[in-house]
Amino acid sequence: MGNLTIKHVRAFVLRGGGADYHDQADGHWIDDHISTPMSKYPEYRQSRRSFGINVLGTLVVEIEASDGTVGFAVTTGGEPAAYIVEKHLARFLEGARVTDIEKIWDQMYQSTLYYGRKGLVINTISGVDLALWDLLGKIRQEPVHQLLGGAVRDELQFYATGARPDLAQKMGFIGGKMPLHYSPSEGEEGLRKNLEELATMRERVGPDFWLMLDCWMSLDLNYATKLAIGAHEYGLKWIEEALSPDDYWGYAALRNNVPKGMLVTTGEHEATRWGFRMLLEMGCCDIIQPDVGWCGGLTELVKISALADAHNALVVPHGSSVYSYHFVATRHNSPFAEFLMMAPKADEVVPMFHPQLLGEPVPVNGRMRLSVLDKPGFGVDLNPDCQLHRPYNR
Ligand SMILES: C[C@H](O)[C@H](O)CC(=O)C(=O)O
Ligand SMILES: [Mg+2]
Repeated sequence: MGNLTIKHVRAFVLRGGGADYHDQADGHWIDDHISTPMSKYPEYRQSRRSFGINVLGTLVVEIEASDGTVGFAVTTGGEPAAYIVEKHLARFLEGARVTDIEKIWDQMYQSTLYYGRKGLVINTISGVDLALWDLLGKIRQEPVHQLLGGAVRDELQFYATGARPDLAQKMGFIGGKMPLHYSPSEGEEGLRKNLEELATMRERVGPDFWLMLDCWMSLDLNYATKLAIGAHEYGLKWIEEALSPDDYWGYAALRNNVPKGMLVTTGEHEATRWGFRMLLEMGCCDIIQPDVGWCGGLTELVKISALADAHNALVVPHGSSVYSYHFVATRHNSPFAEFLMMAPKADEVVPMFHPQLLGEPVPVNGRMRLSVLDKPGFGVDLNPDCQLHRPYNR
């Protein structure tokens, strides 16, 4: 095993849901008048697809070892990410040992620093990194959570993100995170409607069920503060991603401004240990939410998580399906996980990366037994019914 090398790296693109989970058809809750940084332009207010949230699509990275074993991973990135994999990153993999994960990560990161650091390039590096972990797990016939040092619990518990926390409660989830619908551009009336929606939901779910608001980078400090203060009487557990990911100073101020007991969370659009160091050292939030497909992959998430632990912050990864589940199982400071409700009306549990993966586990009664993750690698296969396209075949 120690001598196995990487023979070939291939990058494909896929459309329709899956890792690019915003790439959904009309009528989906995830694209229904959600507050965004683009909401100040009325023509881009109703739909996130209207401003191009789904332009990238899914990147699929396949890595084949010298014994023919293939590992793969999916993330957001599509064609530009496929270009970066094939034209730039593949050189650091092909010929390297399958166990050279740390060195390959460093080479991918350092060699792209001049045009990378965050965003698309780090999504791409994350996809390659996850495929390497999947490959190693498949070669060793071990689940990734074991490669990471082993699980610290036998079961994961989940909160649900979607438009219907009341239905999520009936499905056994521990809480529900709703999208914020009205943006600051929709003024006092929008703020009132946001609070009314929360009040209605609180009435439906009773006093104890967690309710959270996801603001998707769309607020300013003043609006976020007013929202948090107004939401306190409805027991809002946390206010998520209220501000631009670049506004570390705003987050630090917001954390001071929110009512006692309310948590500030962010980080799904942050990347690498250096980005999270800013959030942690500046006291920006109580929970960090790295997306393992966007923050630098598993190799980087392990480092981010250790840093968070030393700052007494929880790590509750954003989305990412199996790639998160294997990680969350192994960390004491990740006590629960997110499940994104991808059913158009958020009224049933469907696999988060549906239809792109086969064997993708879902929570049952808001929980997932560790045993369902006990398969080699990340334990999933690509769905052969999904049309893969390889735009930069070398
Ligand atoms: C619901 C949010 O706007 C976004 O689509 C997902 C997200 O930020 C989250 O799951 O967290
Ligand atoms: Mg979010």
